[in-house]
Amino acid sequence: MLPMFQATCATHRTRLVLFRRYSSSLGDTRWPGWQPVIGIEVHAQIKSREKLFSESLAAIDGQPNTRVSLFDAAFPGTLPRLNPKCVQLACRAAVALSSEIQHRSAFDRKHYFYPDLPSGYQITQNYAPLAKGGELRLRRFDRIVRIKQIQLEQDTAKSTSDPKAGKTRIDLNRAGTGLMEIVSEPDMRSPEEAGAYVRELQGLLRCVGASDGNMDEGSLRCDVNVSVSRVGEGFGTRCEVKNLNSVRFLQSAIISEIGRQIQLLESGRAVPQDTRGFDEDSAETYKLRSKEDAPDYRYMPDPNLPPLILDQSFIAQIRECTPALPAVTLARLQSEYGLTLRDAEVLMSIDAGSEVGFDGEPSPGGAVRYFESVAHGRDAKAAVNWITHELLGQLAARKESFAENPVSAHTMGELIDLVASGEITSTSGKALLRYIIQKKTTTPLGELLDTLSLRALDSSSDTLPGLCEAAIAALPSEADAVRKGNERVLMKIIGWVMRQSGGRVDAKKAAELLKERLRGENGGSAKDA
Ligand SMILES: Nc1ncnc2c1ncn2[C@@H]1O[C@H](COP(=O)(O)OP(=O)(O)OP(=O)(O)O)[C@@H](O)[C@H]1O
Ligand SMILES: [Mg+2]
Ligand SMILES: [Mg+2]
Repeated sequence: MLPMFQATCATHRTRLVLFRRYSSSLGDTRWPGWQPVIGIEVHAQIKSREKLFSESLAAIDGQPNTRVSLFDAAFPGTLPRLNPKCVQLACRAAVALSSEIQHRSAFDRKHYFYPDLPSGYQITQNYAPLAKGGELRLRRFDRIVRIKQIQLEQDTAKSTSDPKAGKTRIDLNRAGTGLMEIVSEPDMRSPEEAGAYVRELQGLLRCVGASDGNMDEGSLRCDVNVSVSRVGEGFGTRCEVKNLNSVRFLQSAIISEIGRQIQLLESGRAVPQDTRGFDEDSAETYKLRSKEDAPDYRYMPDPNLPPLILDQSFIAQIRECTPALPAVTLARLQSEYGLTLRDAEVLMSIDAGSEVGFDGEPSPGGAVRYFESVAHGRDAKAAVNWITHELLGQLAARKESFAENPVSAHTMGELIDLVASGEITSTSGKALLRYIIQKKTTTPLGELLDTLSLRALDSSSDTLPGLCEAAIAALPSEADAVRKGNERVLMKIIGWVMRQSGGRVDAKKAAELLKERLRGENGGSAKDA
């Protein structure tokens, strides 16, 4: 393996940060002259209470083998009954991806013999999938990834091997849970684009309520197909890396595959079409099987399930009840409120869960609604700053989530108004916010200002000049430095004034006054000299 492709876990972050440096007009400087091609198959668990073809609960937690119907356990004579909720939710995902829901789709059996599949086959949609076509835009890469198809299928059971005891344990709780397989066209060209695709898709599925999309809990899993070819030539042979359960590992697996395949081709060998696994410790892929050993799945239409016929009125209804997509909300936040893309993304990512990053999975929820209510009739920039910097920052410092926020949108708005009108300084505003979060109080702000003595000191009174004089007297050497033109030391004197006033003076006014005093004295002393 070439050293440049050795992707250890510790370097993932650096790789992402450095990506911009890798892209140049000549392509990717990590593999000059080569063009990677990537297509992804995403398996997302459908967020339905019940399984795809049985009435048992789809929740995958709980004691092993407690959520199992006779059908899930493949008892002879049991029959599948399609859960309409799974169809609805998968259709929502299709709408979100602009994929065309098919009037007629059908179910097939894919046979393989493995302990995690009690019936010896998985019901899937091989010949006539639920939806065809569609696209997902990767905003940060100016790339559109086409969707090939979306199909419904059953999840398998979970097997855990204990080699020492020579045993494999089977938990049928997951068996039969509804999955959507979302297959992309081979349209991605870098590991970073592949990561962005999965994150965008995750955000979208969460947004329309079709899937939890949690990779760490296994409700979203990826198979990634990678090939490389020399720039300008046709696509190379793909290898498929199975079952990646984090974006980090996905990117790492792609980097490892690109390196391995380039090395094979540069040494004059061909890339065999393998199915591969990913070793998280070495961050390298390894061979599971070659094309020759690929199982013959003996696909056949499932005789127990009629074709799924969806009429236009059903499809129209799905369109109507699919919530606004992240991209639409993002565009609205920018156009209606003048937010920057960055601010809008931060806001949308607030309650989207643990895998959220600024380039990640927007999930417009409570935080967007909260912002809109705070920003109503106010400066939107101020509202977003107070929410994303102060409110979130203070909650995070207390290890609390946005869901636990005790500050109502009304109170947040009032607080912003108090600062904007100069009734309190922004320092006092922050202190007030801290107090409300700490005490979870609903006392009116006016009362709190008095109790906490937070009202701004009147700049026109003698207080501010008095405090400035006192500061100059208390910090003579700093005052001297400012007189000699060292402006940075001024901050220290302003800090003194702010502390003495308990943060109640306007820092700008204090700076102006201090400069006036010190510059005036400076002028005087120059004359004297
Ligand atoms: N030359 C290529 N390089 C990289 N990816 C490719 C290439 N050709 C096809 N792909 C991608 O491979 C994936 C193929 O997935 P698909 O579900 O159609 O078939 P499969 O992998 O053969 O079947 P299975 O679902 O049983 O794994 C798609 O995401 C497609 O974009
Ligand atoms: Mg597939
Ligand atoms: Mg595949």
